[in-house]
Amino acid sequence: MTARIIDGKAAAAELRAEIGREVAALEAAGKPVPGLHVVLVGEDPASKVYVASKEKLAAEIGMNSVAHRLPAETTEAALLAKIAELNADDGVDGILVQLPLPKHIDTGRIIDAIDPAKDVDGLHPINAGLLAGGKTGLVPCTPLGCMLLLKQALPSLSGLEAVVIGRSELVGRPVAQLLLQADCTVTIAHSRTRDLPAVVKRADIVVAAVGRPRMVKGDWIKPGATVIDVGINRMPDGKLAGDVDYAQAAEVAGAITPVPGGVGPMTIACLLRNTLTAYRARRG
Ligand SMILES: NC(=O)C1=CN([C@@H]2O[C@H](COP(=O)(O)OP(=O)(O)OC[C@H]3O[C@@H](n4cnc5c(N)ncnc54)[C@H](OP(=O)(O)O)[C@@H]3O)[C@@H](O)[C@H]2O)C=CC1
Ligand SMILES: Nc1nc(=O)c2c([nH]1)NC[C@@H]1CN(c3ccc(C(=O)N[C@@H](CCC(=O)O)C(=O)O)cc3)C=[N+]21
Repeated sequence: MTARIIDGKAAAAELRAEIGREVAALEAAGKPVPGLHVVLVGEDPASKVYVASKEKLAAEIGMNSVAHRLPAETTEAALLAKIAELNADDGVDGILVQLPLPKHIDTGRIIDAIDPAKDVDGLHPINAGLLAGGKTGLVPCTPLGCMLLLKQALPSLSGLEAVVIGRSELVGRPVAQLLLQADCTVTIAHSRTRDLPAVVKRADIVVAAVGRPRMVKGDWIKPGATVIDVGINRMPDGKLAGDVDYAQAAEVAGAITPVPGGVGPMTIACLLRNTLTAYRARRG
């Protein structure tokens, strides 16, 4: 059997086009367009590429997109002042602070300072708490993207066994909450999980968010399962690899996301969607 490929690139383009039409309708009605502000501290090359891509795609659908590039030696106090300024600016709908931050800055303190109504990354404790309570504020972009791909790949999620590998605040935990809200039976696996292959073998849905290239092998996958590979690992040859051994898993799975072209593009499209959601909640 060869798995169906879940085309995240196409799904993301469709989602962006839909958001673009909504932004155009706002503009036609004489309303302000949503503003997305991305804050980048330092010169991390991967982060620079991501921020440029977010800026370009936001501008493409007619959003007001602004990148704030601050030097690596920016103090925590100066970054907090920047966030206070963006919180107070009515034209700012979404604030995203690109992670990771330089080591001298306490990431938790920065996230806590973002107005939860403008937290388009969905990482503020208020938004994480709402999600854990089965309600929804702003939902983290990558988990939201995973769910949109799953809903496209499967007729119904209700009652399915889902195994999430990874428990980070950015991906593993929130994706597990969303799967639970969709009535899956959810297992969260992590570095202390015993016999991970056997745990994964139970899953109708596997979400891999580990950060270890090609860790999940084909013989861990239940035949016909749907595999969502969140991993983005830069290999020595410069190519990207997921957390799943794609060549092996594609022989066993029913459907699978590729890397690149899977969850990554959906993450950015969902950021734009969250910006529009934040705009509507705050200014109609
Ligand atoms: N496609 C996209 O848009 C995005 C992709 N990513 C990618 O997703 C991956 C995960 O990111 P993130 O969640 O931030 O990573 P983190 O490093 O924060 O978390 C990794 C998780 O994997 C677990 N883990 C590590 N080793 C193993 C192992 N051998 N067996 C089982 N579990 C293990 C860790 O367990 P423990 O908690 O016990 O340490 C941890 O919970 C990365 O490749 C990242 O680049 C991230 C964000 C967006
Ligand atoms: N505050 C914050 N929020 C994030 O959501 C966040 C972050 N910080 N820091 C870094 C990670 C990583 N991340 C990706 C986004 C898009 C692609 C993406 O579009 N990937 C393309 C390929 C891109 C390439 O070729 O390099 C793909 O998978 O097809 C990947 C990874 C968001 N993250």
